[in-house]
Amino acid sequence: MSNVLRFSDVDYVRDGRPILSGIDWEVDSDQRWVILGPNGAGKTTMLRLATANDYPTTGQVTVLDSTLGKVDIFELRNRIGFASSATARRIPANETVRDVVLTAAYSVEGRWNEEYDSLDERQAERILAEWDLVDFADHRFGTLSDGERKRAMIARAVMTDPELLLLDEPSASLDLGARERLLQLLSGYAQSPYSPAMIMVTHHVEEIPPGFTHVLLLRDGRVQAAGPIDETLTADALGATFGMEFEVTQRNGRYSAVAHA
Ligand SMILES: Nc1ncnc2c1ncn2[C@@H]1O[C@H](COP(=O)(O)OP(=O)(O)OP(=O)(O)O)[C@@H](O)[C@H]1O
Repeated sequence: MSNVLRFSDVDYVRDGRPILSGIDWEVDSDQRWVILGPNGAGKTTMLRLATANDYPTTGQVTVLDSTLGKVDIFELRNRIGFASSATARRIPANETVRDVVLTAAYSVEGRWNEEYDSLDERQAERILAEWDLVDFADHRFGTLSDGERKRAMIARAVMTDPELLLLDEPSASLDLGARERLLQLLSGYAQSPYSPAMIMVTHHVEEIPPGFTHVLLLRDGRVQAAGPIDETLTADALGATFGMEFEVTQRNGRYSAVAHA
């Protein structure tokens, strides 16, 4: 077990407005974190810092032993997998799903004349199977359903065997069946000892895959609570985060929260 991410007293300010304030947070290689919080709480901003796509205004972010601002971020980004609706928008619509995954080996979007070795090709086929995409491998990215597209983007994010995998709302906008199928895949992946540290942003406790170990609750850019999920995801903590009272239940590793009657 080793540390893969550390936020030390991080502030992020834009247009004079504090977006994140006094964030202290550590993620170890065997942990799978969920970040929960209301709209505008700063969840995506946390991921932008953790993926070296932005810098803190003050404080330090250390990713995979590299302190942002002091390292070659291109080399660092190759060791981080990231899937979000923003990364999906950069994929050309006419790219095949196989190439969406394969081109991650060269950190490019859209296949040109790169030569991929058979190791990369075998890795892409294995990952397509792992994320239930074999039947779609020759389909164009632009023709996929939301659920297929989300799986393709996660498959692309894991193609390079990242040491840290970040997912921004992977099950947003999916129908019930597609959501449950994705949660099964994410749950299996989270529970494998060979998987990297994971951080997933979500809006709904129902979308936390079993196997996720920790939760960070964010409100108005501040950590409301953070720690092991079974101790931290309580009705009181959720209530303080969202400003209303909840009843929280847990069954077979799945959580659910409804407003107090
Ligand atoms: N570069 C920026 N300049 C100005 N404001 C910003 C910038 N980046 C983020 N913000 C603001 O910071 C706040 C937090 O944004 P962020 O996207 O991190 O929240 P979020 O918790 O992911 O929200 P949501 O759940 O709605 O996706 C928002 O009010 C947003 O408008």
